[in-house]
Amino acid sequence: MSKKDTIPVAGLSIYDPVHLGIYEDGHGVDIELIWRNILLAGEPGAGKSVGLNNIVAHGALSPNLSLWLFDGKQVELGLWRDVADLFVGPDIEAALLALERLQAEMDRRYRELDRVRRRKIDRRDPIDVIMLVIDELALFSATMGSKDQQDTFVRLLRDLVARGRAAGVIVVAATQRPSADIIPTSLRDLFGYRLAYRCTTDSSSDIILGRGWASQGYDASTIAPEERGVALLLAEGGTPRRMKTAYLTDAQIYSLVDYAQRLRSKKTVA
Ligand SMILES: Nc1ncnc2c1ncn2[C@@H]1O[C@H](COP(=O)(O)OP(=O)(O)OP(=O)(O)O)[C@@H](O)[C@H]1O
Repeated sequence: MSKKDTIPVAGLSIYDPVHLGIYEDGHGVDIELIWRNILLAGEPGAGKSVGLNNIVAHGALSPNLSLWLFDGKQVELGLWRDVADLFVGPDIEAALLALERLQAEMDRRYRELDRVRRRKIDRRDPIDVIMLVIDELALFSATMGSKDQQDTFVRLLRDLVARGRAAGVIVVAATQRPSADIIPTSLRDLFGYRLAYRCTTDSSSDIILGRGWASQGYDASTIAPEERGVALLLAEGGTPRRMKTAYLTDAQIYSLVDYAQRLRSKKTVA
């Protein structure tokens, strides 16, 4: 059998659960990201990028998905650049233009849904789900550019997180600064999934998961520094659960990128 024959014809779908890792009890962590958003936060080196890679991998392998990557650090998501539909590096102006474009597309989709009397897009619709991945949030919202640009970035992002879901816009955001100025409650509460990696204090853990969880024993500051990849996952309406993300090596990521490119070129031909 030639190598070509071993490539399956179909990829994944973003309408199917995304594999993130395993819970403490050994069960798989598979999250439904469609119509939802996810926030990943924790101290530097805790494992956020590794977590992001699992999500981006699923997105890249889903031909019905358009991948928009914002990489303020230009190293983490850079590996996926060849398969991204849009890639923004540490450039606040480019980031703002892209968010404005996405907001206009979201509004266009809502007008269309309204016209056909529907509430949300689903897997039968011939339009791509758009996955917006932002690593590191704080670089765009608090470090680069002027105060005005940062405020505009946060305003646009908040609107996309608040309204994007039904229009098929998924926001995946990561930050190593779990502080109230970077993750205000009003933004945090819009994320249906929150993944808290190791933090230095119980109050930073609460900033990610929500007020009161640390005092109930769900405190990401109790994760030991050497437990990289371990995090508390809170899914809408549930209780945080301790998990460990799956790990993809750089070599595995590059082969996934090659494979995803082949799947996506089929999409263009089709
Ligand atoms: N699930 C995991 N399994 C095994 N090792 C892991 C896992 N997650 C993270 N690590 C290890 O921890 C290192 C740091 O992880 P990662 O780069 O994802 O951290 P980060 O939170 O994104 O850091 P930063 O905020 O500085 O970007 C990885 O290079 C890897 O060696």
